Amino acid sequence: MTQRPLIVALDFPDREEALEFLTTFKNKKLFVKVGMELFYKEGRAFIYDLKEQGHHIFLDLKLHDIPTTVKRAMKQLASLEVDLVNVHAMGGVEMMRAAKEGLMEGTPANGSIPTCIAVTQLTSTSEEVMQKELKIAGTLNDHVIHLCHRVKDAGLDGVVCSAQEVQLIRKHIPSPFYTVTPGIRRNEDASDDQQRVVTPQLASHYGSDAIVVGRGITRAEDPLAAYEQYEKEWRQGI
Ligand SMILES: O=c1ccn([C@@H]2O[C@H](COP(=O)(O)O)[C@@H](O)[C@H]2O)c(=O)[nH]1
Repeated sequence: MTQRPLIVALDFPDREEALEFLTTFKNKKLFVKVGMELFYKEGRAFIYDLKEQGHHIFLDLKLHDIPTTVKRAMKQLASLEVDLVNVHAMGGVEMMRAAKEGLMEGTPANGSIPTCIAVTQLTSTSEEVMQKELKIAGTLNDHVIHLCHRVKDAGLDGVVCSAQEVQLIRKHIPSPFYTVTPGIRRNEDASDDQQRVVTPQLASHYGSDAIVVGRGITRAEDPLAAYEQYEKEWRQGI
């Protein structure tokens, strides 16, 4: 994966809006994230559009199903040759191993296998919701660390987590282990539906390998200026 990218979440309803947004960046090559909303509407063709423009791509579909289905789905996604894909760690070790197998089988002979990471606990989940609603016992940190061990057992490359958990992960999980962290907000930003938010500077200080920023950039009046500000704060750290 490229060094410490700021990944822009292209959370748009269709290709036209996403491409219009990207024109703001002129010919800058970004690391972009395509999630369910855009992929379910535009499918593989849009990934080819982005590749043609030279962007790095995180295909954020968070697969979570029985191992055979995940393996077959990953095999299909592998042929897209994106940079980064993911599953839910809660699918279990067998499912995560199957994801990796599917990627290996589906990657063309001269291609490189995408980095594959697993979502631990969504950044929109608070510890209270995790314990009371989802009935997961223990602290949120314990749960995230437990899942990180399972991700490592499965041979995946790292996790999606909140930057709040990165220092703890570094303490418990041997490197290399990517930590890709959404839920990034500057102090002046609204949290929206995110619960475990961290500023770009702190994410950098805690040691995140990548930050994911959506609305802070996509809904800014001047997305390029917002991107540059996030990028500056992320690069400077503390
Ligand atoms: O735990 C997770 C996993 C994925 N996401 C995704 O990241 C972006 C964040 O967007 P913001 O607008 O910056 O909140 C979004 O696409 C989510 O699907 C996440 O937030 N948390």
